Amino acid sequence: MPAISGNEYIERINQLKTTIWYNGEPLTGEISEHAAFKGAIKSQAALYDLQHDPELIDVMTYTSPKTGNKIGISYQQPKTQDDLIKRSQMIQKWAKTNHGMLGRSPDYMNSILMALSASASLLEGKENCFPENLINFYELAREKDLSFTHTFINPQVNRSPFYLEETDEPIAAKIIDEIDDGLVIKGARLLATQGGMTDEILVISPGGINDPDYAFAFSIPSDTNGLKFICRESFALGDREFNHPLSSRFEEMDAIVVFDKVVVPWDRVFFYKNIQVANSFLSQSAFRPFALHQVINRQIVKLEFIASVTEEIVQSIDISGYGHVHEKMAEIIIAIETMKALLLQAETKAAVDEFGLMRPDLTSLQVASCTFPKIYPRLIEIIQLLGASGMVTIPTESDFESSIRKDLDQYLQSAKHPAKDRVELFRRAWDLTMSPFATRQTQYERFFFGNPSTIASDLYQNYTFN
Ligand SMILES: Cc1cc2nc3c(=O)[nH]c(=O)nc-3n(C[C@H](O)[C@H](O)[C@H](O)COP(=O)(O)OP(=O)(O)OC[C@H]3O[C@@H](n4cnc5c(N)ncnc54)[C@H](O)[C@@H]3O)c2cc1C
Repeated sequence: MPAISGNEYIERINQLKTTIWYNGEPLTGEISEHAAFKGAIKSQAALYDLQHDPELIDVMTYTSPKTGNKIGISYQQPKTQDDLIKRSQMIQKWAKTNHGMLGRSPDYMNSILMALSASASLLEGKENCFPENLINFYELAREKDLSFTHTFINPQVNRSPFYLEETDEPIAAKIIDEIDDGLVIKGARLLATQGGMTDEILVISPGGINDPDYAFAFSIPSDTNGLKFICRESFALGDREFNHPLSSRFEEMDAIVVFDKVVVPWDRVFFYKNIQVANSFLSQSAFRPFALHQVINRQIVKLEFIASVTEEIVQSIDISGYGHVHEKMAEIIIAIETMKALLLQAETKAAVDEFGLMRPDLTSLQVASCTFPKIYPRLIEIIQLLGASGMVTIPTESDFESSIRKDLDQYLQSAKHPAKDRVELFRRAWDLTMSPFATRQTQYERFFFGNPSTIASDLYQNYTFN
């Protein structure tokens, strides 16, 4: 089938009988209508619709080597520099619709699956490894335009390097049996962003494994028997766009994933009970360069949004004459240009790798991924510092519809804006920096690709000094 539309995505997600727990109750009814999910699902559907925009068809899709259908470009295995540039254009096009706020837009996981399947030769001839399953599954996902959540991390029980789980009942998800139908998994994983609102969940060992029961990689449908997504409280505080301009549209859920004797069919198992493979597959595969390539593209779009909101505040209350404001704006510019330069370098230095992929330069992308988690909180702070009391002087749309409108119009106007426009701008800034949604965004950018210190160690240990 060709690349899906937004409606097809929504219908498919609604038809799944995924077990999702929210606020002490299992979700019933259509997930696309649930207050905690509907904003992000609608925004995600809009991404899929772009694949059908006649003017963007060559930006968003390419021709399937198998069926000749037009399919999503994030599934393409790039072989040339041109393919890589097209990949960037597509990622940024999608990210611009949500200002880079949908951290797990489908291109993230599509890129990861593309990269893992291109690296399937690493599994060739190894014990309990099924490279053909990975390749077949990638092709299935690519042709059906499947959406994914994923979970790579064990529950945060004890992070000491000497910890070994010794409970009778598993906490971290592990293999408890092998049966004719497949592997049996019991225990939990965290965290799955967009958990429950995707077709599939991809599960891979986090590395650092010394027990074969924890060594596995597979993908299963979100509504597989025994699989449960336990959601946090939603940070979408309302669905009026004026009041919650970002969270009403881009709040992605994060869920704990529980496997209660989940049977993973054999044809969905990519490897299992192979410690050497579990500890090396992700790092030796094309996973990191292509995951990070998607991430850095999205983060650049997010920085541009931050810059535009900040500059609007500066102009709105006319503070552009102050030297410290220039310094703060310069920090934002430096952040954008640094990330863009690193992306350009990654693409300019791209070379064909052992798997035949045109691989962007990993060091450039790693430097960007070490940089961004540090600069993002600082840029958020800059908006708070420049917005000052404006960040909390933010009446709701209902206030503007009430009899106090005259007061608001008089007292909340700014040098450049009538009151309602000014409040709309500051509500956007609040939802970007101070709302529960905003705080989660900051935590996301700090941690979603792993522990910052581990990422830095990795850069150091693999860097070639001249
Ligand atoms: C909003 C959000 C969304 C996420 N979405 C997903 C998702 O969709 N899928 C997914 O798989 N994961 C997801 N994650 C999880 C993310 O991958 C982890 O947060 C990250 O890997 C860090 O692991 P942790 O949270 O367990 O922190 P921990 O490892 O428990 O770290 C706690 C503290 O201890 C320190 N520490 C722990 N171990 C070490 C070490 N070995 N060396 C040095 N310091 C150490 C850390 O630096 C940190 O300060 C998400 C996280 C967040 C915050």
